[in-house]
Amino acid sequence: MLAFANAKINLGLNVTRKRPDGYHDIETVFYPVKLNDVVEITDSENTICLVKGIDVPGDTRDNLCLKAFNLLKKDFDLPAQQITLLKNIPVGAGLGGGSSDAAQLIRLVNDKFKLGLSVVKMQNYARELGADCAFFIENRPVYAFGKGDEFQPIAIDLSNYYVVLVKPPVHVSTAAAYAGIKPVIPSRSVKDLIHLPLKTWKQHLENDFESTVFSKYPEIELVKKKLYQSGALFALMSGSGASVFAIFEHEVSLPELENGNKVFYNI
Ligand SMILES: C[C@@](CO)(OP(=O)(O)O)[C@H](O)COP(=O)(O)OP(=O)(O)OC[C@H]1O[C@@H](n2ccc(N)nc2=O)[C@H](O)[C@@H]1O
Ligand SMILES: Nc1ncnc2c1ncn2[C@@H]1O[C@H](COP(=O)(O)OP(=O)(O)O)[C@@H](O)[C@H]1O
Repeated sequence: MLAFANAKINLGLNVTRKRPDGYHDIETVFYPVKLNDVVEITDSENTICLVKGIDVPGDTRDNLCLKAFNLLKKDFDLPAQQITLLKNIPVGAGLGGGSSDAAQLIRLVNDKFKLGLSVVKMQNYARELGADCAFFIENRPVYAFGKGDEFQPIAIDLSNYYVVLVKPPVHVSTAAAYAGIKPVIPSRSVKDLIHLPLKTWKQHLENDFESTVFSKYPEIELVKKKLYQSGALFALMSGSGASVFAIFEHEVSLPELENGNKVFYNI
Protein backbone atom coordinates (compact mmCIF):
# COMPACT_ATOMS: atom_id res chain seq x y z
CA MET A 1 0.00 0.00 0.00
CA LEU A 2 1.47 3.37 -0.91
CA ALA A 3 0.80 7.06 -0.50
CA PHE A 4 2.17 10.31 -1.90
CA ALA A 5 3.52 12.72 0.71
CA ASN A 6 3.52 16.28 -0.59
CA ALA A 7 5.50 19.32 0.51
CA LYS A 8 4.10 22.61 1.91
CA ILE A 9 5.05 26.23 1.58
CA ASN A 10 4.34 29.02 4.07
CA LEU A 11 2.47 32.01 2.62
CA GLY A 12 3.68 34.45 5.28
CA LEU A 13 5.03 33.44 8.69
CA ASN A 14 5.13 35.41 11.94
CA VAL A 15 6.79 34.14 15.11
CA THR A 16 4.70 35.82 17.79
CA ARG A 17 5.75 34.46 21.20
CA LYS A 18 8.20 32.20 22.99
CA ARG A 19 6.12 29.72 24.95
CA PRO A 20 6.85 28.42 28.46
CA ASP A 21 7.43 24.94 26.92
CA GLY A 22 10.35 26.31 24.85
CA TYR A 23 8.43 26.21 21.56
CA HIS A 24 7.19 29.33 19.77
CA ASP A 25 3.73 30.48 18.79
CA ILE A 26 3.54 31.21 15.10
CA GLU A 27 0.92 32.29 12.62
CA THR A 28 1.18 31.27 9.01
CA VAL A 29 -0.72 29.92 6.03
CA PHE A 30 0.27 26.38 5.08
CA TYR A 31 -0.27 25.67 1.40
CA PRO A 32 0.25 22.15 -0.08
CA VAL A 33 2.35 21.95 -3.26
CA LYS A 34 2.90 19.26 -5.92
CA LEU A 35 6.31 17.98 -4.90
CA ASN A 36 6.01 14.47 -3.51
CA ASP A 37 7.79 11.72 -1.62
CA VAL A 38 6.35 8.22 -1.88
CA VAL A 39 5.75 6.12 1.26
CA GLU A 40 4.99 2.41 1.01
CA ILE A 41 4.29 -0.21 3.68
CA THR A 42 4.53 -3.96 3.10
CA ASP A 43 4.37 -6.96 5.45
CA SER A 44 7.82 -7.99 6.62
CA GLU A 45 9.62 -10.11 9.22
CA ASN A 46 11.04 -7.06 10.97
CA THR A 47 10.01 -3.43 11.03
CA ILE A 48 12.57 -1.51 9.01
CA CYS A 49 12.78 1.68 6.99
CA LEU A 50 14.50 1.79 3.58
CA VAL A 51 15.19 5.18 2.05
CA LYS A 52 15.74 5.67 -1.67
CA GLY A 53 16.26 8.88 -3.66
CA ILE A 54 17.63 11.95 -1.85
CA ASP A 55 19.80 11.16 1.14
CA VAL A 56 18.20 11.80 4.55
CA PRO A 57 20.96 12.70 7.05
CA GLY A 58 21.17 10.54 10.18
CA ASP A 59 20.31 6.95 11.00
CA THR A 60 17.24 5.45 9.28
CA ARG A 61 16.18 4.27 12.76
CA ASP A 62 15.51 7.98 13.48
CA ASN A 63 13.38 8.39 10.36
CA LEU A 64 10.07 10.08 11.15
CA CYS A 65 8.21 7.30 9.29
CA LEU A 66 9.57 4.76 11.73
CA LYS A 67 8.79 7.05 14.67
CA ALA A 68 5.21 7.37 13.39
CA PHE A 69 4.86 3.59 13.04
CA ASN A 70 6.25 2.98 16.55
CA LEU A 71 3.94 5.63 18.01
CA LEU A 72 0.89 3.78 16.64
CA LYS A 73 2.35 0.43 17.65
CA LYS A 74 2.27 1.55 21.30
CA ASP A 75 -1.55 1.67 21.08
CA PHE A 76 -2.35 -1.00 18.47
CA ASP A 77 -1.21 -4.58 17.89
CA LEU A 78 0.47 -4.04 14.52
CA PRO A 79 2.44 -6.69 12.58
CA ALA A 80 5.98 -5.81 11.44
CA GLN A 81 6.20 -3.67 8.29
CA GLN A 82 8.85 -2.68 5.83
CA ILE A 83 8.55 1.06 5.21
CA THR A 84 9.98 2.13 1.87
CA LEU A 85 10.44 5.85 1.39
CA LEU A 86 11.28 7.40 -1.97
CA LYS A 87 12.62 10.81 -1.03
CA ASN A 88 12.23 13.66 -3.55
CA ILE A 89 11.47 16.60 -1.26
CA PRO A 90 14.71 18.40 -0.30
CA VAL A 91 15.57 17.84 3.37
CA GLY A 92 15.90 20.71 5.86
CA ALA A 93 14.39 23.02 3.27
CA GLY A 94 11.37 24.47 5.08
CA LEU A 95 9.09 22.21 3.05
CA GLY A 96 7.97 19.89 5.87
CA GLY A 97 8.97 16.76 3.98
CA GLY A 98 9.72 14.60 7.03
CA SER A 99 6.47 15.63 8.71
CA SER A 100 4.54 14.88 5.53
CA ASP A 101 6.06 11.39 5.28
CA ALA A 102 5.11 10.70 8.91
CA ALA A 103 1.55 11.95 8.38
CA GLN A 104 1.08 9.68 5.35
CA LEU A 105 2.49 6.76 7.31
CA ILE A 106 -0.21 7.33 9.95
CA ARG A 107 -2.88 7.43 7.23
CA LEU A 108 -1.52 4.27 5.57
CA VAL A 109 -1.43 2.28 8.80
CA ASN A 110 -4.93 3.51 9.68
CA ASP A 111 -6.25 2.33 6.29
CA LYS A 112 -4.31 -0.95 6.00
CA PHE A 113 -5.15 -2.19 9.50
CA LYS A 114 -8.62 -0.61 9.63
CA LEU A 115 -7.83 1.18 12.89
CA GLY A 116 -10.83 3.48 12.42
CA LEU A 117 -8.95 6.58 13.58
CA SER A 118 -10.76 9.87 12.97
CA VAL A 119 -8.96 12.80 11.36
CA VAL A 120 -8.73 14.46 14.79
CA LYS A 121 -7.15 11.34 16.34
CA MET A 122 -4.64 11.06 13.47
CA GLN A 123 -3.80 14.76 13.92
CA ASN A 124 -3.20 14.15 17.63
CA TYR A 125 -0.71 11.37 16.85
CA ALA A 126 0.91 13.64 14.26
CA ARG A 127 1.30 16.46 16.82
CA GLU A 128 3.51 14.17 18.89
CA LEU A 129 5.92 13.85 15.96
CA GLY A 130 6.43 17.49 14.99
CA ALA A 131 4.71 20.86 15.08
CA ASP A 132 3.84 20.97 11.38
CA CYS A 133 3.03 17.24 11.03
CA ALA A 134 -0.70 17.55 11.87
CA PHE A 135 -1.29 19.87 8.89
CA PHE A 136 -0.38 17.05 6.48
CA ILE A 137 -3.18 14.76 7.70
CA GLU A 138 -5.81 16.83 5.90
CA ASN A 139 -3.46 18.65 3.56
CA ARG A 140 -5.64 21.57 2.61
CA PRO A 141 -4.76 25.29 2.78
CA VAL A 142 -5.09 26.47 6.38
CA TYR A 143 -4.33 29.42 8.59
CA ALA A 144 -2.18 27.82 11.29
CA PHE A 145 -1.54 29.18 14.76
CA GLY A 146 -0.32 28.03 18.19
CA LYS A 147 2.79 25.89 17.63
CA GLY A 148 1.68 25.65 14.01
CA ASP A 149 -0.55 22.70 14.86
CA GLU A 150 -3.91 24.44 15.27
CA PHE A 151 -5.83 25.28 12.11
CA GLN A 152 -8.64 27.11 10.41
CA PRO A 153 -9.32 26.18 6.76
CA ILE A 154 -8.72 29.08 4.39
CA ALA A 155 -9.94 29.64 0.81
CA ILE A 156 -6.69 30.25 -1.08
CA ASP A 157 -6.18 28.77 -4.54
CA LEU A 158 -2.96 29.25 -6.51
CA SER A 159 -3.88 26.80 -9.28
CA ASN A 160 -4.09 29.60 -11.88
CA TYR A 161 -0.50 30.68 -11.15
CA TYR A 162 2.92 29.05 -11.66
CA VAL A 163 4.71 28.29 -8.43
CA VAL A 164 8.46 27.73 -8.68
CA LEU A 165 10.65 26.50 -5.85
CA VAL A 166 14.39 27.05 -5.57
CA LYS A 167 16.50 25.13 -3.06
CA PRO A 168 20.01 26.53 -2.63
CA PRO A 169 22.67 24.02 -1.50
CA VAL A 170 22.32 25.05 2.15
CA HIS A 171 20.77 23.16 5.08
CA VAL A 172 19.06 25.31 7.74
CA SER A 173 18.29 23.73 11.11
CA THR A 174 14.73 24.54 12.24
CA ALA A 175 15.73 24.61 15.94
CA ALA A 176 18.66 26.99 15.19
CA ALA A 177 16.40 29.25 13.12
CA TYR A 178 13.91 29.53 16.01
CA ALA A 179 16.73 30.16 18.47
CA GLY A 180 17.87 33.17 16.40
CA ILE A 181 14.52 34.93 16.41
CA LYS A 182 12.97 37.66 18.57
CA PRO A 183 9.18 37.12 18.60
CA VAL A 184 6.98 40.11 17.75
CA ILE A 185 3.18 40.37 17.51
CA PRO A 186 2.50 41.79 14.02
CA SER A 187 0.23 44.78 13.49
CA ARG A 188 -1.84 42.77 10.98
CA SER A 189 -2.40 39.03 10.98
CA VAL A 190 -1.46 36.76 8.04
CA LYS A 191 -5.06 35.55 8.30
CA ASP A 192 -6.27 38.96 7.02
CA LEU A 193 -3.32 39.92 4.79
CA ILE A 194 -3.67 36.72 2.74
CA HIS A 195 -7.01 37.95 1.37
CA LEU A 196 -5.44 41.07 -0.17
CA PRO A 197 -4.83 40.85 -3.95
CA LEU A 198 -1.86 38.56 -4.68
CA LYS A 199 -0.12 41.40 -6.55
CA THR A 200 0.13 43.28 -3.23
CA TRP A 201 1.44 40.34 -1.13
CA LYS A 202 4.99 41.57 -1.78
CA GLN A 203 4.26 44.69 0.30
CA HIS A 204 2.47 42.84 3.10
CA LEU A 205 3.44 39.21 3.69
CA GLU A 206 6.69 38.44 5.49
CA ASN A 207 8.58 35.49 6.86
CA ASP A 208 10.13 36.43 10.22
CA PHE A 209 12.94 33.89 9.70
CA GLU A 210 14.27 35.69 6.62
CA SER A 211 16.34 38.41 8.31
CA THR A 212 18.40 36.10 10.53
CA VAL A 213 18.66 33.26 8.00
CA PHE A 214 19.57 35.70 5.17
CA SER A 215 22.32 37.30 7.25
CA LYS A 216 23.87 33.85 7.84
CA TYR A 217 23.27 32.60 4.28
CA PRO A 218 23.31 35.57 1.83
CA GLU A 219 22.98 33.11 -1.08
CA ILE A 220 19.34 32.47 -0.05
CA GLU A 221 18.53 36.20 -0.18
CA LEU A 222 20.21 36.37 -3.60
CA VAL A 223 17.86 33.64 -4.87
CA LYS A 224 14.85 35.67 -3.68
CA LYS A 225 16.19 38.82 -5.41
CA LYS A 226 16.74 36.91 -8.66
CA LEU A 227 13.20 35.51 -8.53
CA TYR A 228 11.80 39.04 -8.30
CA GLN A 229 14.13 40.19 -11.11
CA SER A 230 12.71 37.32 -13.20
CA GLY A 231 9.19 38.73 -12.85
CA ALA A 232 7.77 36.95 -9.78
CA LEU A 233 4.61 38.53 -8.38
CA PHE A 234 5.59 37.26 -4.95
CA ALA A 235 8.62 35.44 -3.51
CA LEU A 236 9.32 34.29 0.03
CA MET A 237 11.54 31.88 1.91
CA SER A 238 9.51 28.84 3.01
CA GLY A 239 9.42 27.99 6.73
CA SER A 240 12.83 28.20 8.35
CA GLY A 241 14.54 27.88 4.94
CA ALA A 242 16.54 27.21 2.90
CA SER A 243 14.14 27.02 -0.04
CA VAL A 244 12.49 30.05 -1.61
CA PHE A 245 9.26 29.86 -3.59
CA ALA A 246 7.96 32.33 -6.14
CA ILE A 247 4.54 32.88 -7.69
CA PHE A 248 4.46 33.84 -11.38
CA GLU A 249 1.57 34.81 -13.60
CA HIS A 250 2.98 32.81 -16.54
CA GLU A 251 5.17 29.76 -17.05
CA VAL A 252 8.89 30.60 -16.70
CA SER A 253 12.31 29.10 -17.29
CA LEU A 254 15.07 30.18 -14.91
CA PRO A 255 18.37 28.75 -16.30
CA GLU A 256 20.45 31.25 -14.31
CA LEU A 257 18.98 29.93 -11.05
CA GLU A 258 19.49 26.29 -12.04
CA ASN A 259 23.21 26.82 -11.69
CA GLY A 260 24.08 25.33 -8.28
CA ASN A 261 20.47 25.24 -6.98
CA LYS A 262 17.66 22.72 -7.38
CA VAL A 263 14.74 24.28 -9.20
CA PHE A 264 11.24 22.76 -9.23
CA TYR A 265 8.83 24.24 -11.78
CA ASN A 266 5.04 24.37 -11.62
CA ILE A 267 4.64 22.74 -8.22
C1 LIG B 1 9.44 26.45 10.87
C2 LIG B 1 8.26 25.64 10.37
C3 LIG B 1 7.19 26.61 9.88
O1 LIG B 1 6.19 25.96 9.16
O2 LIG B 1 8.52 24.78 9.29
P1 LIG B 1 9.88 24.10 8.66
O3 LIG B 1 10.86 25.15 8.34
O4 LIG B 1 10.42 23.13 9.68
O5 LIG B 1 9.40 23.36 7.46
C4 LIG B 1 7.65 24.78 11.54
O6 LIG B 1 7.22 25.62 12.61
C5 LIG B 1 8.59 23.75 12.09
O7 LIG B 1 7.87 22.67 12.51
P2 LIG B 1 8.59 21.21 12.72
O8 LIG B 1 9.71 21.08 11.72
O9 LIG B 1 7.51 20.20 12.72
O10 LIG B 1 9.21 21.43 14.13
P3 LIG B 1 9.52 20.35 15.28
O11 LIG B 1 10.19 19.18 14.67
O12 LIG B 1 8.30 20.14 16.13
O13 LIG B 1 10.55 21.17 16.16
C6 LIG B 1 11.90 21.39 15.84
C7 LIG B 1 12.44 22.46 16.76
O14 LIG B 1 11.98 23.75 16.31
C8 LIG B 1 11.61 24.59 17.39
N1 LIG B 1 10.18 24.97 17.24
C9 LIG B 1 9.37 24.31 16.35
C10 LIG B 1 8.07 24.71 16.17
C11 LIG B 1 7.58 25.80 16.94
N2 LIG B 1 6.34 26.24 16.81
N3 LIG B 1 8.40 26.44 17.83
C12 LIG B 1 9.70 26.04 17.97
O15 LIG B 1 10.43 26.64 18.75
C13 LIG B 1 11.89 23.82 18.66
O16 LIG B 1 13.17 24.20 19.08
C14 LIG B 1 11.93 22.37 18.20
O17 LIG B 1 12.79 21.60 18.98
N1 LIG C 1 11.39 11.07 6.38
C1 LIG C 1 12.20 12.11 6.59
N2 LIG C 1 12.39 13.02 5.61
C2 LIG C 1 13.19 14.11 5.82
N3 LIG C 1 13.85 14.35 6.97
C3 LIG C 1 13.69 13.48 7.97
C4 LIG C 1 12.87 12.33 7.82
N4 LIG C 1 12.90 11.65 8.99
C5 LIG C 1 13.70 12.35 9.81
N5 LIG C 1 14.19 13.44 9.22
C6 LIG C 1 15.06 14.47 9.86
O1 LIG C 1 14.28 15.66 10.01
C7 LIG C 1 15.06 16.83 9.72
C8 LIG C 1 14.15 17.89 9.09
O2 LIG C 1 13.74 17.45 7.85
P1 LIG C 1 12.59 18.08 6.92
O3 LIG C 1 11.24 17.72 7.44
O4 LIG C 1 12.90 17.70 5.53
O5 LIG C 1 12.85 19.64 6.99
P2 LIG C 1 12.08 20.94 7.40
O6 LIG C 1 11.88 20.88 8.91
O7 LIG C 1 13.01 22.03 6.99
O8 LIG C 1 10.80 21.01 6.66
C9 LIG C 1 16.21 16.36 8.81
O9 LIG C 1 17.41 16.94 9.23
C10 LIG C 1 16.24 14.84 8.96
O10 LIG C 1 17.43 14.36 9.57
